[in-house]
Amino acid sequence: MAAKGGTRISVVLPAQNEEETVGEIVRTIRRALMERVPLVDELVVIDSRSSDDTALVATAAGATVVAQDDVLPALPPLSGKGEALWKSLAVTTGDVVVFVDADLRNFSPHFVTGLVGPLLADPSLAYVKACYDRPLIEGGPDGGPDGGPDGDSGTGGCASAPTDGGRVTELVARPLLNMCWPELAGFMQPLAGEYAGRRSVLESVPFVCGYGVELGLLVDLVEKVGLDGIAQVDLGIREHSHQSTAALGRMAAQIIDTAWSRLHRRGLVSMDEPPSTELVQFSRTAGGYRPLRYDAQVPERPPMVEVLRADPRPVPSGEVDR
Ligand SMILES: O=c1ccn([C@@H]2O[C@H](COP(=O)(O)OP(=O)(O)O)[C@@H](O)[C@H]2O)c(=O)[nH]1
Ligand SMILES: O=C(O)[C@@H](COP(=O)(O)O)O[C@H]1O[C@H](CO)[C@@H](O)[C@H](O)[C@H]1O
Repeated sequence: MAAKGGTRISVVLPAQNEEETVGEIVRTIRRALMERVPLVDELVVIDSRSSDDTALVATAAGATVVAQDDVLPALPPLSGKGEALWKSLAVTTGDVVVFVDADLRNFSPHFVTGLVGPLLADPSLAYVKACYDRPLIEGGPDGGPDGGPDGDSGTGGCASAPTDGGRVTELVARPLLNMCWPELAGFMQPLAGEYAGRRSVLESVPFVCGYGVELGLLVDLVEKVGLDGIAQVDLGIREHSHQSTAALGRMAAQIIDTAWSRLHRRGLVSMDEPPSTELVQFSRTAGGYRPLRYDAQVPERPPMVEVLRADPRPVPSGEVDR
């Protein structure tokens, strides 16, 4: 706690339909890191257009809940995880902001303390990424891999090898980063959903609105603060709810779109022939297959500092402790 000093710490959980898990994560943070040890000053759940009781459960557990579309209402609302994370910057006050997914099934306080510690101990650090083993918990609540809403066949409810999870990391993000940003090859979990940063730095970079947010932040931040400004911390094992393979295919498309935009900014690819932004997947029908078309292009938000300069920190009425 001595290292905390006067540093304010905000923990943000982006949550879309996480009523099953968000409550336990919030209660654990409140009990261990706000009541027993006053390390965390602010705990905010960004309700990202949930259709379940996420907001109710998170509020009852003790979080400040802010609806994503209530933040910066003068701006056209956008969707996606990155939108939720970007908007959290406008409704939190911490000098350090910690992001934790709301679907973790083995959350423990060390997910927060492990990320905050390096930032409190080393002022030269700007950003800390988690790394961990990622077992694939099959047959989870949303059916787990291939058992999700896309109706693929689900499988039994047991964990697989410790590194079978992180499918988009292993099949898309890691090869992409090794080929195009070899200086980032040392990050074991580049798409990890748990990370922390100094507000001053987080507010100075754009946020990709969808699932490209982690890759976009990593690439943009290493350019801004250098590799020495970013650390990674081993948090052991991370278990979370899994999406279907088709859903991860759509996630992968957003990540590839994000990588392409960064390669273009670095002049490594030309936009004379921009890539298509349509992803076609297929669904089995009685008579064969039906094409399902998705827009894989993800918009991004500008650095929050530019927006707040124009519109000082707007707070939804009475929803966030100042
Ligand atoms: O539009 C969205 C999509 C996801 N999420 C949250 O972002 C975190 C990671 O998303 P998800 O679990 O879908 O990704 P995965 O971990 O399966 O890759 C979870 O807490 C989601 O509830 C969100 O707030 N808004
Ligand atoms: O790392 C990955 O491959 C994906 C999917 O993980 P699983 O195969 O379901 O364990 O999960 C991550 O990717 C998302 C996109 O960056 C992040 O937003 C999630 O927080 C993270 O869990």
